[in-house]
Amino acid sequence: MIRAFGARKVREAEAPLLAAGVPLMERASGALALAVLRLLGGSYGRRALALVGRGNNGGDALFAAAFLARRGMGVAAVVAEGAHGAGLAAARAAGCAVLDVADIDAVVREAARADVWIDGILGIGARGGLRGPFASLVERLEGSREGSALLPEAGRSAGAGPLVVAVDVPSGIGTDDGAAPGPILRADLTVTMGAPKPGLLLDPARRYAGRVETADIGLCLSAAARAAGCAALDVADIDAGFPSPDLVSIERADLPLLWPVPGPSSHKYTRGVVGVAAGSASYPGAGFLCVDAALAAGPGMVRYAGTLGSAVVSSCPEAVLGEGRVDAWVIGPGLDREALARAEPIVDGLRSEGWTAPAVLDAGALAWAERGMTPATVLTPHAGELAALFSRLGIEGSREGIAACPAAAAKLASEFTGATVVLKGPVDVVVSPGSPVYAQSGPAWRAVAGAGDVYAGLLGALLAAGLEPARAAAAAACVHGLASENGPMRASDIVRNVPAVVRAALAGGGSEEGSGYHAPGASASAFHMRRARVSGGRRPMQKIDECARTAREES
Ligand SMILES: NC(=O)C1=CN([C@@H]2O[C@H](COP(=O)(O)OP(=O)(O)OC[C@H]3O[C@@H](n4cnc5c(N)ncnc54)[C@H](O)[C@@H]3O)[C@@H](O)[C@H]2O)[C@@H](O)CC1
Ligand SMILES: [K+]
Repeated sequence: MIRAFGARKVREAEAPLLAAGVPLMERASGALALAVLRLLGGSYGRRALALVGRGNNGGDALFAAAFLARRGMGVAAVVAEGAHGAGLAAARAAGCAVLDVADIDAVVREAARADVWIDGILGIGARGGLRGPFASLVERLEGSREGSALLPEAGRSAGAGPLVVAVDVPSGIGTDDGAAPGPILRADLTVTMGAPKPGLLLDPARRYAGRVETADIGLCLSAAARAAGCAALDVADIDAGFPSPDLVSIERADLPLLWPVPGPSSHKYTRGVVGVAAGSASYPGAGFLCVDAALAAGPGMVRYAGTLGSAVVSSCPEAVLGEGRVDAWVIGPGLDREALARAEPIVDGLRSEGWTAPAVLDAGALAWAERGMTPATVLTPHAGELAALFSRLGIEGSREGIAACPAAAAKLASEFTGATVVLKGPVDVVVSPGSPVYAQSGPAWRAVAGAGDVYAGLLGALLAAGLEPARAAAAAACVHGLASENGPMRASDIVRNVPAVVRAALAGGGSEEGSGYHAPGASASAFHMRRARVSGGRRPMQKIDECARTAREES
């Protein structure tokens, strides 16, 4: 599970440590310098260009620049007025050249010689996109990078120009909401301090982050940090005091804790009955796929209540027709006008119960979304459907606006309706009242007709089993993504892959928490969560402190 923390919680975690004199910036810059050395495979004959903003993000970059210069690297720092004083002094003392950001031609010349650019312009203190001279510089630099305009999402290989390492976050992204206003340097690697930030997991900002490494600097925000030494910082009851993450991403290794598994006394009704009102004469496939996917997730029973009747049973003999018990409804995939009318009494029933019964409203059924719903109802629009929903509810929000900030759009939709909202896209964003936001990325192979019908079926099965709606939505998205890997594939292939994906995850086939995360199919965005060992071996924090000490002594 990846737990991400927004700027406020990071600052709250930093504050007592800074007050106690813990050298957080030394740790951060040490981790950054080590990451750069690892990336380049050494320091001799290498050149680095550090872009240094006015705040502490620039401070991290300057101390790392000093460290790298002492290791034999040719380093230039590009600064504006007001750069971090101690950091600048350290960089100068270590022999770094210092360039003024206003001298843009000299900076671009130096940039062309560098093997790595270190982006320390803005961190979690950014308000809006890059402005001023650094904005112009980043535009020039980004424009000069081979292939970056042609392959905006494909990532880059070493040798295709300088590598870019972002400090904490790519400068100018929305740390908390994943927005990407203004020019942003596309990083190959982001070294994020203390804990991942939500913007590194959310579209569109995550596309600028490249691979993400979390540097453990001792903030009490993660299990790794706790193991590595938070206890020594006199946090009396660490579990009670742990802040809840602002954003969570479920991984394969989390599925055994989430996925409903029958016990010795289970029977079909305890495992949950999914009711499906999907498919129609105009769009029959959606009904079959939705029922098939619900069955693949392993509920007790799937009851089909759409207009396709026995045709569904011929294709999926396990499906049951006729009225009866339903624990969670899936309504909407592939409903034409007639089928929508047939589904209306089911929706009336849900409304008359105050929207408290678990249900998925997808596709055409999103037309029934309204104020006064509860988190038990899960709305599953893609950006276009959410724009239509906003327009019907009198909320301003175009499709483009939604794509520019999906997390904020999903939040707005959830706040307005009271429902759980899953905004589907390259990253599925789940927002539910009282729950952390979930972000689940999936491979682009799943951008195929019918994949949404499959998702709705999976989700219905998890709701019927009694999972809390936000977790159900995130777990379904996780499995949907894993089942879509290694394409090309059609929607029915995704369904076919689901049992094997779940089986492998339940058998422990997933990666251990923290051992590594690669956003499925998203080559330009991958997480590598560095994990401290509880016992044995040196802890990363100690190693970073040692490096920082060495740097101090050498200077
Ligand atoms: N407090 C500390 O000692 C630590 C801070 N750390 C680093 O410090 C960063 C946060 O530092 P700060 O709070 O100083 O914030 P930043 O370094 O992100 O930048 C704040 C400065 O940028 C300016 N600014 C804000 N938005 C701008 C925009 N859109 N365009 C141009 N200028 C803009 C502000 O006026 C302010 O001067 C973290 O991201 C992390 O890299 C880490 O080293 C850990 C320790
Ligand atoms: K940065």
